[in-house]
Amino acid sequence: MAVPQDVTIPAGNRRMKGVRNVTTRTSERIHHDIRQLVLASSSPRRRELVALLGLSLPVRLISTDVDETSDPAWTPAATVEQLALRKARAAAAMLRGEEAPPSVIVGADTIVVLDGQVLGKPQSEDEAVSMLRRLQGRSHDVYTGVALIGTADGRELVRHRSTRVTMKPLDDERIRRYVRTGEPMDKAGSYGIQGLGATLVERIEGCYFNVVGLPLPLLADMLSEFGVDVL
Ligand SMILES: Cc1cn([C@H]2C[C@H](O)[C@@H](COP(=O)(O)OP(=O)(O)OP(=O)(O)O)O2)c(=O)[nH]c1=O
Repeated sequence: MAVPQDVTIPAGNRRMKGVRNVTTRTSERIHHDIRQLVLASSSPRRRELVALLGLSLPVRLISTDVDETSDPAWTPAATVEQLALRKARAAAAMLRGEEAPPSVIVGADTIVVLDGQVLGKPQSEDEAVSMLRRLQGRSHDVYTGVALIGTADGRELVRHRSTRVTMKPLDDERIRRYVRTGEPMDKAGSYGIQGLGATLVERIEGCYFNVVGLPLPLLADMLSEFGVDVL
């Protein structure tokens, strides 16, 4: 999938999908037409997934550098929702300083959960190997939180999805060969289901896109609540 690397993905001349006029429902909630989608992410996967929606809106990318520490008392669902919101709020704060058109900001966060323990991105190849040793031959859950913020009225919407992934039994030699490819290093749980990691997976139950970092069916529903229709 070729996705432009520059800051704004132009709308192009694709089939007009996207913005619907939303009528004001209550006196305190005023909906403005959304003119741009801001993806608060530096993840190339999320960029590609948003591009798949083929929106008529311009898509702007903002890399946020938020503190990704979470409270151990939070559930996995609360963790990904809070972190997604943190990313979207950081982008909202950056936009406040400029005259940006009315935008919907999208933030997301993905974690892998095994036996109630969160596995984030590995800090080293050794950590990637030990994560994969734990994951092999078993099922785990991948959680992704998605947060939307409307810049015109500050409205926030946060949801999550979880997907169960079962990995094949893997011996150490195979795990090490996989880690040497470098693919696991920037991914929660030390694998990428969209790459060579696909060959390590026996089955999934739930949304595939959720595992890759952005559940498109959920995102489409959430965007629709902001007056942006994908189809
Ligand atoms: C399990 C799994 C995770 N991942 C990725 C999705 C996320 O990008 C990453 C988890 O890290 P995140 O912190 O969710 O995201 P990020 O740091 O890559 O990007 P940003 O915060 O700027 O939006 O792991 C895959 O690409 N494939 C997989 O199969």
